[in-house]
Amino acid sequence: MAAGATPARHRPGSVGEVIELHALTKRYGPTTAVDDLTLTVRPGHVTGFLGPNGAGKSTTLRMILGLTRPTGGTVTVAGVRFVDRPRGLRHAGALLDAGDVHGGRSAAAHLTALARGNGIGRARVDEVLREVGLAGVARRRIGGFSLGMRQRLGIAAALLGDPPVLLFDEPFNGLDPEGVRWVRDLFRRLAGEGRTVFVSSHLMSEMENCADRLVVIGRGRLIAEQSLAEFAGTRTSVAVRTPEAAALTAVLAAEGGSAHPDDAGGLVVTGLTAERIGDLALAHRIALHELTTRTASLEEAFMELTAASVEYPGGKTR
Ligand SMILES: Nc1ncnc2c1ncn2[C@@H]1O[C@H](COP(=O)(O)OP(=O)(O)OP(=O)(O)O)[C@@H](O)[C@H]1O
Repeated sequence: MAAGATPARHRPGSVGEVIELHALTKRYGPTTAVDDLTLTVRPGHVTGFLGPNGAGKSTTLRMILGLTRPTGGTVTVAGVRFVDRPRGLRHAGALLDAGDVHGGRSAAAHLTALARGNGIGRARVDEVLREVGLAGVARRRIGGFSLGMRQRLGIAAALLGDPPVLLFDEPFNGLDPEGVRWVRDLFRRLAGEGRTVFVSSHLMSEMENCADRLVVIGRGRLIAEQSLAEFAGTRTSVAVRTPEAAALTAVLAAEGGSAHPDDAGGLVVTGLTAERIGDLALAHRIALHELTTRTASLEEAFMELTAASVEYPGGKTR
């Protein structure tokens, strides 16, 4: 399904809205869904909001929108609490749950109702339907839509008010590869127009070629907040094979490195360069059979970073 191209809009005065979370916390009984989260989401970027299932992403997005009341802390958009300003699709567009629509309605009727409730003209409905590639099925009942089509409809609803702030919760779910590419291009264009684009996902691979900044959370807490380039740059390790693994591990540890056995009988070393490891091995007369610098894929780096906070590792229950 090809999405129609829409020319970039010029939006004087309405772009540049910073989202600021300060010590934001949400507890549901004994569960702390969001735990003392302080971070800033800037305009003009696609910020990926990453974390394993149950990390607290949806709850955070709902608190930004004023749909869920925080237990503690604050969240503001352009310096104002969302609940203190007129709500509506002109201020922030969001895709939270693509399944949360009336299946009996057509796509056009669904968007027209939303437009009417927000003082948005009918012409904009046709515009966003074209933009997300649903113009051809505008009169079909949503009940017969695939998950990918529902995601496109949810994105159309988020775009309806032409807002400066856009939040998307797992927008890639159910999309085919062409759909994924289209969504990435759309997000990049929206950020290029100066909007604030905050996109949650539990898969780092979805954020490649899309997000330029990353916020990573686990069990409701902030794990990392950095640019994609910074994130990628920190993920270097050195693969080492030696017949004297225990002796080398001790030598490297004394120099501030950290060595762990890999599945193939070798060692994975972090914290020291290949050159330094080679020099240390020579100085201690330890033979090396392999010394290779490796840069982990973003996905591997993400898995490593969040391993301690995965709620259901390997499908086990708590
Ligand atoms: N309304 C609620 N009542 C009770 N617990 C909740 C509620 N909403 C969320 N939680 C709990 O809070 C935690 C965070 O959930 P949340 O949906 O925000 O995470 P998430 O990162 O969006 O995960 P997922 O990718 O699985 O949707 C989970 O442990 C969840 O069970």
